[in-house]
Amino acid sequence: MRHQPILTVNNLNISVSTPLEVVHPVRDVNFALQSGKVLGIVGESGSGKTLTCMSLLRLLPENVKVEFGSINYRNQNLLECSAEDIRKVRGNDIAMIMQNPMIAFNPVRTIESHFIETIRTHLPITKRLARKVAVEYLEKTDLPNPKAVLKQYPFQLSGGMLQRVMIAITMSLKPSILIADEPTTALDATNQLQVLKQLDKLKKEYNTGILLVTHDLGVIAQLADEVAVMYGGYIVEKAPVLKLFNQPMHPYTRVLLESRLGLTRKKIQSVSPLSTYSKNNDKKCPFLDRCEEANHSCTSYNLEYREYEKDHFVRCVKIHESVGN
Ligand SMILES: Nc1ncnc2c1ncn2[C@@H]1O[C@H](COP(=O)(O)OP(=O)(O)OP(=O)(O)O)[C@@H](O)[C@H]1O
Repeated sequence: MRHQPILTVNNLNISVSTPLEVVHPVRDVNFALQSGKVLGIVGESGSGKTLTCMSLLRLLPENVKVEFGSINYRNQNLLECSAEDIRKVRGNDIAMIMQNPMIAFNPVRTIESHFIETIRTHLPITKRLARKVAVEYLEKTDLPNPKAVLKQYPFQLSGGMLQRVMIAITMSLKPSILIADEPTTALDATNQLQVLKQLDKLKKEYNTGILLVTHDLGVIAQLADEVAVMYGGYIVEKAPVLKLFNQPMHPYTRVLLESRLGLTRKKIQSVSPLSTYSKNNDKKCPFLDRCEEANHSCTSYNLEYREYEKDHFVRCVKIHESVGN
């Protein structure tokens, strides 16, 4: 049975003002997230993943803005709610963890002080109880000796340990949604595994919906229920994880999967994403210049995002032509 999504993003378009021009690094992005499910977002560097995530909490830098679209969390459009309301949503309802946990910690304060302050900002409890909660949640991360960890400063912990502390703090708030932007990229294999286990726990124990941004298809295979593939600011394909791995439709997804499996020597050349966007305001396929399967129809049609099969969305004119829809 399909439940109501807790987060729905419709037709999200983001623009960036540079000294030379205005470019559009996120275009017509659509997805929905269910409680207790993981939606993975994959795509090469510069494809718009982080901007999409930052926009959900209205944390975009000054020169970046949402042009149009809607972001609905339960019944609230997050793009239209007041500054006070979005502050309440951050942390309480939607939490975020980033690739580099060091940035999130103040170097002159202990882990305990971070933990207690965060918990008490969101819950009306005493310091003593907050300390108890902190130990309880650190224990869940399987970090050795949680009481000693609480007394340490961020620089005394490894990046992996800090990421696990960050997730423990997040878990203690039991958010409905966690946005995890490259949470394992900077970690060694052992810490990666621990972080993935923690995220899985968060999803299963607290029914948290997780938006997981990663370059790593291995991480997607382990954790995601559904995957959105981004290229040039667009979601070019979205499908349940097994369907995407077994039956990739978009030429970019196929190259991505083949290169992961070492089945191809094809390299997708890197060009400046911003130059692609500025040339690409006419809704031409963003992958056209690199696509080995392109033909004349790819230049003569507008780019549409369509449901190819149930729950399997593709943005490729050729695919739609070949199945005749
Ligand atoms: N504040 C900004 N000013 C100018 N350009 C920006 C700004 N923020 C992002 N961009 C550009 O927008 C594009 C999309 O950026 P984004 O960070 O969302 O990509 P990404 O897919 O998350 O990449 P990565 O995997 O490297 O983090 C990139 O080309 C980036 O350089």
